[in-house]
Amino acid sequence: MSEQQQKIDLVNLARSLFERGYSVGGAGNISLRLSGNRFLVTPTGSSLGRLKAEDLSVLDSDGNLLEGKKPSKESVFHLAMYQRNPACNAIVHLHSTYLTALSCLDNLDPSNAINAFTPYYVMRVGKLPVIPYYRPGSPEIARELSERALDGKAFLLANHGVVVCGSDLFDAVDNTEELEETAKLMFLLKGQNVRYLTDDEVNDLKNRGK
Ligand SMILES: O=C(O)[C@@H](O)C(=O)COP(=O)(O)O
Ligand SMILES: [Zn+2]
Repeated sequence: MSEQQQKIDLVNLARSLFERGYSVGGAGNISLRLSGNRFLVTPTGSSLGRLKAEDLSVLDSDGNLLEGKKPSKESVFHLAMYQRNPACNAIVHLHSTYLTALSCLDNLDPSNAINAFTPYYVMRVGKLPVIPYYRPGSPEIARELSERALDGKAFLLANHGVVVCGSDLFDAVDNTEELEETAKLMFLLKGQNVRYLTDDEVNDLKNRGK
């Protein structure tokens, strides 16, 4: 796929997320791995609904700006995750409503904020480790995500939002949408007698995915 097409796909998918309410204002950022150890990142302060292909930031692996506008203040954590996990080729960070609400709850299990109650959550994401709260843009988020980048595809940033990886941009967006839907169901089911999937059921889904 040409680099221009990758930029167009990013602009279109970001707009689609924005138009469907997954992101508001200037919140969130998206990136993907380009060829030659370079990375495409959304510019800082930009609305995901109004990106322009020519404005997207192109960075080298040290974070030097090669093309486009000043990158997201979270580009440090995006680059740290790419460096640590070669299977991660795209990253979506959102403040989507239900996942962000979940991120604000006290006493979440740091190893997994959502226990599986649907197969698709297991097949797409599986578990949701929690990164403690740090100021947005702080190097501690990058350090924690880098340390845990091989622990899963998605991470909840406490009191902030979510970070989701994919094998490509379409996969990362699909994983994010599934995760947001799962968090929404979790709130809808609050106080109900939920039947969680058993360990055997979860393992069966994971084994079929291999
Ligand atoms: O929450 C924040 O401030 C950032 O994590 C964010 O979502 C938007 O920052 P930029 O990508 O620098 O606009
Ligand atoms: Zn954020």
